[in-house]
This record gives sequence, C-alpha cells and structure tokens, in this order.
Amino acid sequence: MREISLAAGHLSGTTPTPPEIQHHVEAIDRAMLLARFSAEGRFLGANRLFLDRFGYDLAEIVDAPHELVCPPSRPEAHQQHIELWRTLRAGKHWAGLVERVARDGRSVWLEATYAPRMDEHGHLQSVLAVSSDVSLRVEHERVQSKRLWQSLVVDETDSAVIVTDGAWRIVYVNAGFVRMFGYQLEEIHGRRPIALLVPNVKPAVIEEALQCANAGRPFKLEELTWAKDGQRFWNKLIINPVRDAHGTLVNTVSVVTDITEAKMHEIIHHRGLDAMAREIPVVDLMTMICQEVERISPEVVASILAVDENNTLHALAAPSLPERFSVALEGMPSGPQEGSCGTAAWRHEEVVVTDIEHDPLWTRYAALAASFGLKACWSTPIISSKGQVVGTFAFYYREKRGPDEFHRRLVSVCVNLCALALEREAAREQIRKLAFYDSLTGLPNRSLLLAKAEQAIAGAARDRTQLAVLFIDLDRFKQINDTLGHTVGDEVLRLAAQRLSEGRRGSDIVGRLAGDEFVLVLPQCDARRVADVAEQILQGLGRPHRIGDATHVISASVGISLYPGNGEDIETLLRRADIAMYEAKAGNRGSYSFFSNEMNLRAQERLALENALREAIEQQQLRLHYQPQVMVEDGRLYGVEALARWHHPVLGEISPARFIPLAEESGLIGNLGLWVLEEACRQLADWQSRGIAVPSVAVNLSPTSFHNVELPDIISALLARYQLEPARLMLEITENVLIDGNAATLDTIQEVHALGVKLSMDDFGTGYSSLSYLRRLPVSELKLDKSFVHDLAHDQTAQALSEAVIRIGESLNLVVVAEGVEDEKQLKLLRQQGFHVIQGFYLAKPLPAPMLEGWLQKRTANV
Ligand SMILES: Nc1nc2c(ncn2[C@@H]2O[C@@H]3COP(=O)(O)O[C@H]4[C@@H](O)[C@H](n5cnc6c(=O)[nH]c(N)nc65)O[C@@H]4COP(=O)(O)O[C@H]3[C@H]2O)c(=O)[nH]1
Repeated sequence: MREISLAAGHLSGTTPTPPEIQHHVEAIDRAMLLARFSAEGRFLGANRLFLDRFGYDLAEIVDAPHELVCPPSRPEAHQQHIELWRTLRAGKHWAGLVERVARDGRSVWLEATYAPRMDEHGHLQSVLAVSSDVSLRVEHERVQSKRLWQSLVVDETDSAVIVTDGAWRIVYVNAGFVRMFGYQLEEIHGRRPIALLVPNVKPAVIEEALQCANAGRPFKLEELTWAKDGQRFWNKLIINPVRDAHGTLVNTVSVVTDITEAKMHEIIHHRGLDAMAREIPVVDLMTMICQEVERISPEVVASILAVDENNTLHALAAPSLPERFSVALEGMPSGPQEGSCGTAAWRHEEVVVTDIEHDPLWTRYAALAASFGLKACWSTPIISSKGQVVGTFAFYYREKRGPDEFHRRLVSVCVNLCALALEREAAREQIRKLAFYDSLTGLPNRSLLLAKAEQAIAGAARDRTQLAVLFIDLDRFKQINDTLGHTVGDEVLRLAAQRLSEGRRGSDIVGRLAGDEFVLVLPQCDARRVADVAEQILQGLGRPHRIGDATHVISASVGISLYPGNGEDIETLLRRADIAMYEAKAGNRGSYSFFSNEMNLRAQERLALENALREAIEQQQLRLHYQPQVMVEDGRLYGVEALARWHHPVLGEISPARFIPLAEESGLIGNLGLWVLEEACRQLADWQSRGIAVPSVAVNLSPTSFHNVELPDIISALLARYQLEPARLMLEITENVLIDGNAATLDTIQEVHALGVKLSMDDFGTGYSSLSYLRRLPVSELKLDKSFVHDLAHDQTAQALSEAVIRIGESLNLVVVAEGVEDEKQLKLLRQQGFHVIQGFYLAKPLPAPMLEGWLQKRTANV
C-alpha cells in the first residue's frame, strides 16, 4: 500500500533496512502523522494516522497541493507557509507549531518537522513531514488563558459580582464583592444576597426581582446597601438570570456597582441646584441640605454656619439643633480654640472632635453642648473658589465618634454645593450693595435712602409724629480733594460717614446723597431734638482726626427741614433741607439752619435768576462797560477795565455783585469769563482799527476760569485772531486763585503770563495781602481796593494801609492802581502817596464803548 510503503520507501534505499530500524520506522508510523511532498509542494503520500486525522483517503490527497490542509486566507499562516517552503528549498529543516485544517473544517494543531531531500545537484527532490497532533494541548491552553482573563476581569473590577444558584443562594462572589462588602465567600455561602445586603428592602421589590428572573429578564435595583462593618453605599444591582434549556432558573449573576457619589449628587445637587435656580433664599436652601443629609444619615445632626468677612460665624441652618444652642453660638469668632466650627474656619481644614467633653478645642462650649446631649462634632470648612472660608458644615453626633466614610462622601458632595450657594449669595449681596449702597462709605446711596425715607415718612404719617431731614454738606471739601488728593478726600468722606452714623438710633437713616453731601432722616423728631442732633453732628465732625501725617478737622453746614411742616414727601423735604443748608453755608460755615419760607422764596428767586443768567450768557445778552484808568502824573489814559453788565428784560439792571457770585456757584462763570475775554479783545481791536487810542483793556477773571487748562491756548488764539499785542491785555486776578488750591491754577497763570499777557492783583489789601503770594504770582500791577480809597480822607489807618500798598508796589516794581476814586481830595492824597494810576467815578463811571469813546474825545479836546 502506498501509505504503508511511505515510511519504508522513504527510508529504504538501495541497501536493505536493518530489522531494528524497520521497527523504529513502524513505531514512528503508528505514533506520528507522516506526509510526503514533491518539490512543487504536492502530496506524494501520507500515512494512515495523517489521513485519519484530516479525514481524507489516500487517493484524494495524492497530487493535491499542500494548501489543501492549510487554513485559508490567514495572513500569518500564509507567511509561515512561504517561509516553510523557502527553508526547505534551501535544503534546511523546518520545525514548529502549525495550524492545519481537516476536511470538516476543524483546526488540527501539529508540532511538525519538515525534512527536505535534495538531489545530487542540490535541488529539492521531496519533503517528508513528521508531525504529532497537539490540538488537545493547544485547546487546553486556550481555555486556560481565557479563564485567566475572565477571572482577572471578574476579580479586578470595582464592581461586586455575586452568583447564586437557582434558589437565590450565594454560590460565588468575586474579589470586588469582598472588597466592597467585607464578607468572604465562606461566611455568606448559601445566604440570599438581597436580604444580606439590603436589609430594609421592601418585599414588593423582591417579588419583582423574582418575576423578572423567572421570565429571563434582567432586574435593576438602586438601593442603599450595608457592608459587613455597617458602612453604607448606594449601589446599583443588575441581576441577570441564567436558565437551562427548559427555562428553569439555574443561576443568577448579579453585578453590583457603587453609585454613592452619583446618588448623593442626584439627591443633593439636583435638589440644591433646582432650589438655586428658583432663587429660594439661601437659608432655606441650607436648611433643605441639612434635612436631606439627616434623612440619608439619620444618626447625624447637620449644621451650616456662614463665616463673614470679619471671620465671625453666623447660623445659617441647623434644623435639628436646639435653637438655644444655635443662638448661643451666634457671632462666635473663628479662632484656634473655638469648638469644631470656629477652629475649622480658622485652620482652613476639617476638625474632628470625637469627644466634645474632653477636647481642649471645646473648653468654652463643652458645657453648652453637653446640656443638649451633643457628644462629638466634625466640622468641614466651606471654601470659596477664591480660597476663602465662607462657611462651615458640621455633623454633630449624640455619641462619641467621628465621621465614617459615608459621612465624608456625603459632606464632600454638600460642601461644594454650599460653597456655590454662598458664593452666589455673596455675589448677589454685592450686586445689591452696589445698587443700593455707596461703595466708599458703605452708607445707603440715594436710591435706598429715598426708599427708606419714604417708608419712614409713611410711618410718621400713620403715627402722626414729626420727622426731621438733615442735609449735611462738608465745607471746603473740594479744596481738600484738590489740594490733598483724592485718597485724603475719600478718607475724609469715610470719616464723615462714620461720625454721622455714631450714636444713631436704630430707626434713624443715614445716607450719602452724592459727593460730600450726606442726609440724615430722623423719625419721631421735633425741632428741639433735631437742633440737639445738629449740634452733636457738628461737634462730632469737628473732632480732630489724623489722616496720613496731618490732623484734619471736618466742618459742615447743615440744613434742616421738618415733616409735615416743610413738606410731605422726601423730595420736597430734601430740597428744602438743601436750601436751608445753602443758607447755613452762606452765613457762618460750620453751622445749621432750619428751612423757612423766606429761604424758600430766596432760593426760588435764585433759581429763576440762575436760569435767566444761563440764557443771557448763551444768547449773548450781557454787555461790557469800560471804566477808564488814568495816569496820575500826566492824565494820560493808562487803560480801561471791562466790567460785565446784565440788563434783564423784566428785572432790569442786575449788579455784577449779584450775578457774578451766582455764576460762580452755578458753574456758569467759565463760559461767562470766556465771553468777556472775547468781547473785550474784539472791542480793543475795533478801537485799534478805528485809531482810538486805548492802550490796554483789563478783564476780571475768576479763580475758576484758571481751572481750565486750555485757557492759555484760548487767549493766544484770541490775540492772534484780533491781532493784538499780548501786553495790551491785562487779567485782573484776586488772591483767591491761590487759596482755591487747585494744583493746575498756578501753572495756567504762568502759561498765560508766558504769552506776554499782563496780570493785575485786584482788591489788594482786602484779603491776606501776603507778600509771599505776590512773589509767587507774576503780576505787574497792584490794585488798591476801593474801600481804602473811600476811607482815605478821614481814616488814618486807611491812609497807612494805602501808603503800605504803594511802598510794596514800589519795592516790587509794580504799577499801583487806586480804584474807587470819587473826589479831588482822594486824588490829592493818592498823588501825594505816589500812586501811579487812578480809576473811579471821579474820572468816569464804567461806560458802554461808544460813551467811553465820547468821554475820550471830550477829554482829549479839553487837554
Ligand atoms: N463805589 C464806587 N465804585 C466804583 C467806583 N469806580 C468803580 N467802581 C466799581 O468798582 C468795581 C470795580 O470792579 P472790581 O473791583 O473788579 O469788582 C467787580 C468784579 O469783581 C466783578 N465783575 C464785574 N465784571 C466782571 C467780569 O466780567 N468778570 C468777573 N469775574 N467779575 C466781574 O464784579 C465786581 C463789581 O463790579 P461793578 O459793580 O461793575 O463795580 C466795579 C465798578 O463799577 C467808584 O468811584 N466808587
């Protein structure tokens, strides 16, 4: 037979085979799979064992390609096949594990050795393959490794796996189960898992699980489960039934996953966030969190405290703590030994006190806690996203103990929510404050002040009581701000706010209206009492206070109006208190005034006049009159002074002594000054063009005009436009330009002077008349005030003063002009004293330009 002869044929040659070798060959033939291939890789024959294993007859296999038994389309097998034949053609043996395929598609694993037979030219003649079938071993190894993977998966997973028999009794648990619940298999073998792990489960749930299992459906359950040591977890159980071919339940495989965190989030966060979205008050939200925590963990008493910016603790929520306990701890400071909460806030970390009675942190509060049966307290700081402690979250216990893992997880979920809620509340509070409180002083702003005052007035109307409104304006605050800077200004305002708030009754309202204006509303207050309060306020503000290196004394003017006498609504009362304040300021600064009807009238007139003046300036209804100034020596015209005139269509002529201060107070003076400058320049240019010899024009500029840093540019443009020499313009200034304290004023004056414009010191002798002022200002002229000239003839002191002024002028090389000269006598005295220039009714009143021209003509003709 061809297959039998295979081995013998292969091994037989020309020499006969010795019997012992024949014996070996036969043994190999019985034990091994043998096959022979042509050089082209086609079967030449195979032994019985080979044919049996692969399910072929010899006739089927002979001449078939080697690929007949190779696995189809497997890249690695294909590669191995190519390697095999390349090795054999090279005359080398090939040995290794190969997968082959039987006729029925089964895999046959062979440990094979392919031996090449070469001809005398070294070409491959045939190949003998000797193999042993190792399919069983390979399969075994495969199963083994699969088991290994499976057990790794089952044991290393975080989930617990429980396998029961058909009667729901535990037969297997994985390592995850042991880790999660702490039971070893031996302890619980045969127990029912749900009863073991979920002791409080409702019978209906068990019933449903049974029904599902019998129907072959998985059953899902989310429950609080108990571990061996009493720890709780929220777990998700998925029970998968395993049934036999008849549908009988043979096993259940349950996978248990810890969802504690997710569940806590679900219960607490969802409810908390929902509550926040509904904008429920923070106290209600915190109470809800405490109640939810206590529902989940009935053995704890939860408490949430807020920590304010002064590190003081305030009760927010503690629904199960006795109220007297919370009240007693209200306002507790954070500190190194302030119970669990105060210390946690202080340390920025949790504080566990397992025995309140003996713990030194609780020394001050232990007796109090004991009286309410509280034995232990664990407090966790609630830390904002900016790292500040904004609250504490505490668990009190009625036994000596600390938190367990479940408590920790519960708190870690809660503190995040609390931090979010408290931060949100703080942000809302901040917004509320910004909207209703003055950020500098912390006092109610105008809106809140008015709202509160309206309420107070409604109360006064109901109770038929009086109410007082005090309008307080700090004196010279602008000056403080300008000279000492805004930091000092702010400090003064804060200080004023503090002093105004001192000693106020609970129902009194203190607010900041704007700038340096404060308002006090005093319910149940009559004229006598309000006068006392006004005195107190002025005294309180007047107490010296150090700011930086200097001591400051604040003075204020106070106006008072009374409800219902002076008005029945807050707007009227405020307006009238403002009028009264204005009167106080106009009189003696640092005093108070009650509103009166005359004041009201005056204020209304003033307002009407102010509006009319605004209109007059806008519509250029003002006029300039010019008063000549003449050289004493030879009577030549020295210059003219431009003086503003206002003729009101109804009120008639209004004196500059009235409208100039009004323009100053109402902020109109800037525009008025610019108009006067322009008009004076225009007029001078006009005279110049008509050959009328007016050497110079003097213009009065109030100190406020020098606050305008563009003044030098404006003047320079005017001089250019009207083609005037700068020296023909004289600006009359007063010493107040230096007293007003604006830092930029002096620079502006210097710049104007640098243009070549001249400066005159007006009203000299009436103010400080300080020589140091004179030195600081680049003036070329002094004007002796007319009050001295007026008294010159009959008052020695006036004479001495005018003498002094002329001497000062001489020593500083300044022209000295005497104003208000009304008669010959005065002129004579002034001439004797050496005055250079005189101005006054004696020569001419201030005149409109055409009349001045007439006066000049007449004078020239007379001369
Ligand atoms: N009793 C008396 N008075 C005489 C005599 N000679 C002149 N006067 C008056 O004395 C004032 C001189 O002006 P002033 O001291 O600068 O005092 C001025 C000046 O401070 C201010 N003023 C006038 N026009 C302007 C202006 O355009 N701008 C500014 N800022 N202030 C002005 O108003 C003040 C009053 O101006 P007026 O009423 O025009 O009063 C003028 C003038 O009419 C006299 O012999 N006897």
